[in-house]
Order: sequence, then structure tokens, then C-alpha cells
Amino acid sequence: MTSARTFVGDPAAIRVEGLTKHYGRRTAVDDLSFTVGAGRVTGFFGPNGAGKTTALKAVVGLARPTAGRALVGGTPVMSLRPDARRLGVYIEPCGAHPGRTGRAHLRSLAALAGLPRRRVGEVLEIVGLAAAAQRRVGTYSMGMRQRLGLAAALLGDPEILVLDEPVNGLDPQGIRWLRTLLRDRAANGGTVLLSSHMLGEAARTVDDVIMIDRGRLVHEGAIRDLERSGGSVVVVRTADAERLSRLVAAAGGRSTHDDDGGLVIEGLDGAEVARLAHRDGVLLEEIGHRTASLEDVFFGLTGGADR
Ligand SMILES: Nc1ncnc2c1ncn2[C@@H]1O[C@H](COP(=O)(O)OP(=O)(O)OP(=O)(O)O)[C@@H](O)[C@H]1O
Repeated sequence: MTSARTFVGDPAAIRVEGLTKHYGRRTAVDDLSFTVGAGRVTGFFGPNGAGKTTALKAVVGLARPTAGRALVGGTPVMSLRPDARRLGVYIEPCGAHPGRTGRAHLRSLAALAGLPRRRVGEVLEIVGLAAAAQRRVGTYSMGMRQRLGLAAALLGDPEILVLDEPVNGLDPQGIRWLRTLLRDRAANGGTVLLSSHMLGEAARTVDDVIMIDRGRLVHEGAIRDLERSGGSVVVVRTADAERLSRLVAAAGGRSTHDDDGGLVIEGLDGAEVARLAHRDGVLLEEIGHRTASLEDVFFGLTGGADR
């Protein structure tokens, strides 16, 4: 990017107001309002099916909301003239024909957007696809297709980037590369809104967090504040995790399973959990405390279950 970006009349790069989207009788997004600060990387988090993609499509003007609206740089997105220099979007599918080369795909997008051809070479370099540019997209790996989609979003060197699950399909090296790319853009005044259903990885990239669940906002704020509000959780091991989960819920706590087979409990302290287990004859093989991770906070706010 060439210069710091500011928006006349609106300090928010993106403003979403009362956004609602129904698909038939299903409500995908429900009265959702949030803002995305200019010059910041904002993570848009929620479990599978929470409504992230639907909301992002409405934000960039790819889906018409049932109610509410999205403003980009202070202008309602539905009345915004397409401008690849203002808004770059990556939402799957990227639309590249499998029989075309990556370069040909980007060249046609550049021509459509009125961008110079040389920009294609530049973005291919940026995303690390220069060596594969002459290969057909059908032969690309998932990570390469992801990079191609990002290249398309970057073509106009846009003020605002909106990326749906950009980390999916990238290997650890690719994830590190993307983090650096996005942080560099924000350091130069660019704005990034990216969705993910995995908070842990994205937390290292973002400044601000918007969390949704069942189409509704459950949290909006700086990642630093979320880390501070973490507190501690109880972690137990038991062969009877399902029964203990029910007891915990009945006592007003919340529980989720972690990746190591432990049951992570919030809202009750260790003594309370031990008492509950003892009362109902649930054998605890192990019980301990740890500081709540961002995932714990995330699961606590959203209930954690995919739907
Ligand atoms: N075109 C559509 N027609 C009908 N229902 C849809 C459509 N698109 C999404 N939905 C439904 O809306 C809800 C939200 O879906 P959405 O894809 O926006 O969630 P998401 O948070 O992006 O999930 P994921 O992380 O799994 O991609 C889901 O219940 C989904 O089944």
C-alpha cells in the first residue's frame, strides 16, 4: 500500500447496522451490529454455521440483507461503485476455472477492474505463486488455491480487505506468511476483516475481535481485553465426562472438551466440581486449574458447539 487510509466522516472502515439475513425460515444473521476500525486487523469469529460467511457477504454487497445495512468507508455498500482499490474480497469459491492458469485468471480480473497488467505479476510474487503462475488452477493444491484467492483480493492494493476463513488450507508456513502480510498492511494504514472458526491461531494476528453465535453478536472488543478477562478454568479427566457435563450445566457452569481428552469447566471452582462429582459418584482421574485460553473464552461465550 502506498499511503495511510482515512475515511472522511466515519472513523470506522466498516459499520454494520442491525444486519439480518433470512434464508426461507432460517435466520442466518440476526440483528447484527458492529464496527471495524480503520488501520486495524479485526477477527470475525464464531462456530461453524454461526453466520460468518453470510454476514461477510452482506458486508461486501454479495448478499442483500433482509434488514439492516453495511457501510464501507461511510457509504452503504449497496450504493458503492465496485472499486478494487477500495475493497478486496476473498470469499470461496474463488471462481477460477480449473482449466485456466493462475496468471490468466488474475489477468482477466485485473482487466475487469481496470487495473494494470503488471499488478498481476506483483500479486503473484506477494502470495508466492509466481513459479506456479503458468499452471492450470485445476492442478493447484488447496493452499495454492487459497493463495490465488488472496492474490485476487490484493489486486487493487485495497484500503479494506475482507477475507473469509483465509487460514483454512494453509500450512503452518503459509499461516505465518499470511499473518505477516496482514500485519504489514495494517501497519501501513490498511484495514482487514477476516473470519475464522479457530480463535487460537487468528488471535495472534488480530487487534480486535467480533464474536457471533447463531447469527447474533456475543462479543466485540480488543483482543487484549479478551485475554485479560480470561480468568481460570477447571480441567478434569474422567471416563464419565458426559454425566459430569450435565451436572456442571445443572449447577450453572459450562463445559467443553479440549483436544487432549480433558473436560474444561468454567463458572465453577475446583472444589465445587469435586463436590458435584463425589455426590453423584463420578470418578475423577485428575483435576486441576489453568488460566483460561482464548479458546476457553470463545467457547464460554458461544457454547462451543458447531451447528
Ligand atoms: N444460501 C443459503 N441458503 C440457505 N441457508 C443458508 C445459505 N447460506 C447459509 N445458510 C445457512 O445459514 C447459516 C449460517 O451459515 P454461514 O455459512 O453464514 O455460517 P458460517 O459461520 O460462515 O459457517 P462456517 O464456518 O461453517 O462456514 C447456516 O445455518 C447455513 O446452513
